[in-house]
Amino acid sequence: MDQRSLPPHVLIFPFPVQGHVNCMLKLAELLCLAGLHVTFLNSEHTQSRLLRYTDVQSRFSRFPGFHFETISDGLPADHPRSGDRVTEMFASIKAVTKPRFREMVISGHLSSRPVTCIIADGIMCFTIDVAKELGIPIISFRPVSASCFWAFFCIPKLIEAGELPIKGEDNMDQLLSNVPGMESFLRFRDLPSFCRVNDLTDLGLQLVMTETQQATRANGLILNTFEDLEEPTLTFIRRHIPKLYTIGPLHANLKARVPSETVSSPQSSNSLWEEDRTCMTWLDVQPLKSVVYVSFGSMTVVTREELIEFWYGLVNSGKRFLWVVRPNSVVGERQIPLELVEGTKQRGYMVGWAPQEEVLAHPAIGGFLTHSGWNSTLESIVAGVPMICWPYYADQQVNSRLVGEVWKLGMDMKDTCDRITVEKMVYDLMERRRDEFVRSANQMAKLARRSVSEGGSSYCNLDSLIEDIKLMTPRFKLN
Ligand SMILES: O=c1ccn([C@@H]2O[C@H](COP(=O)(O)OP(=O)(O)O[C@H]3O[C@H](CO)[C@@H](O)[C@H](O)[C@H]3O)[C@@H](O)[C@H]2O)c(=O)[nH]1
Ligand SMILES: C[C@H]1CC[C@@H]2C(C(=O)O)=CO[C@@H](O)[C@@H]21
Repeated sequence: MDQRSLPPHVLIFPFPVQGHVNCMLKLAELLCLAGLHVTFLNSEHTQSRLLRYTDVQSRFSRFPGFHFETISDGLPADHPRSGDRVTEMFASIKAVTKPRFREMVISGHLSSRPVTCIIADGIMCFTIDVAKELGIPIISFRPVSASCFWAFFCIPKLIEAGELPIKGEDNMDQLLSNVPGMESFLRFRDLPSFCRVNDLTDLGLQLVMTETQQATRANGLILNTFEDLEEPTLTFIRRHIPKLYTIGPLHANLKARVPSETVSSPQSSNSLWEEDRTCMTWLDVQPLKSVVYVSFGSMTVVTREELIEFWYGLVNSGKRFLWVVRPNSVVGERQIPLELVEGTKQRGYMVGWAPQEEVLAHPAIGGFLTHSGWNSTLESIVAGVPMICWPYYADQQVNSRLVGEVWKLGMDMKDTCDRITVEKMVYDLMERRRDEFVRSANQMAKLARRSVSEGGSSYCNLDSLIEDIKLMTPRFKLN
């Protein structure tokens, strides 16, 4: 059959962790709704968990042009793939996934028809080399905030100006001068965690710096954000990458476009852990806006000491709380004091994994104690839920500063989690400063929803992305 008469065929390839897979699956669904054919390339590990815990297979079966393919991430099945071990993921992806990806694309074994465009995670730029080698157009997708992307992009400038490496603990609260547009609020403390190293040859720092610079080599860049949220920073990025598609919040963009007759069931998810839905029944009987939702995402690891400090803070605040403690996310040994167990029986509920989007939209939720992962931040924004931010690593340090200082959607608890601070911040969020946070959260939620409704910036930018993909014609060099 003449390939030109078929819809475009997009290969989507996320970095194999929950936060990246989740939003790139939303993008896949949006492209399928527009009639495009999509091959979604997951790591074998991700795919087996997705199939075990979600309805993803049946959800996508309504799109005959959609297929999953798998590739090894090079790690043993029992590797935790958590934030504290992420450099091991970088190393194995480079050693194993990178050559296999090239081989897969070159051999044409990826699918029954040629790929006309690749959308690959911007933290795996070997995909750009392969695309260029074969003459296939490629668009980078970076699932972090524009502000974090820009901070990463400015790392060479920070090094050149002597602002990196950071000159000791005493400097952490000083403002930086070399991330244009952020001079008035970005402190050394707020730089992505990869910048907190003395050695500029550090693997993590080098990786995020070089991968980010490479985005300029792709045919465009997709960011899961919206214009009203990060406009000043987007203007700076566009000077280097004019083809910048801001199409977020993707989960809201998808919800706005899914035809009402095919609305997926509430049980639909892209979760790599089993969702414990009993928390929804618990939420149903809690008073309006009374519950603090606590979750640190899919990669955070906390020590037993930190866990106990958070726990005391929550129990002593006297507020109700729903807390996600992911399996294997706590390290170390320490007895849990009985008073915490008792306090939880009275006002708390704990689960291993929750249907988060649904939880945040529940009327009983009044606040979110979060690690400031970008998906969680966007989900909270759309739901109009104010936040307390305790960033763990990577982009989260930047996001939490924006939430606390720029958007005024909550408070940044960065670098501390003692029980007194936790208790005070929960009290401030839920009582003392409630009105001011709810006001700004409602305003931002309105802007987010407007951006994905017909005529809104993210709605229109997604249409432009689809049109641009339709116009892309590969100049196949090998296959
Ligand atoms: O009990 C839970 C906890 C989380 N989630 C979902 O899991 C995702 C978590 O994503 P995110 O908030 O971005 O956090 P991480 O899992 O930590 O994501 C990684 O990827 C993100 C980019 O996609 C980065 O911003 C983060 O720093 C990085 O750690 C969100 O969609 C949540 O709704 C659930 O469904 N149930
Ligand atoms: C796996 C982590 C290292 C870098 C990735 C990232 C990014 O900048 O793209 C942010 O947070 C993490 O999810 C990723």
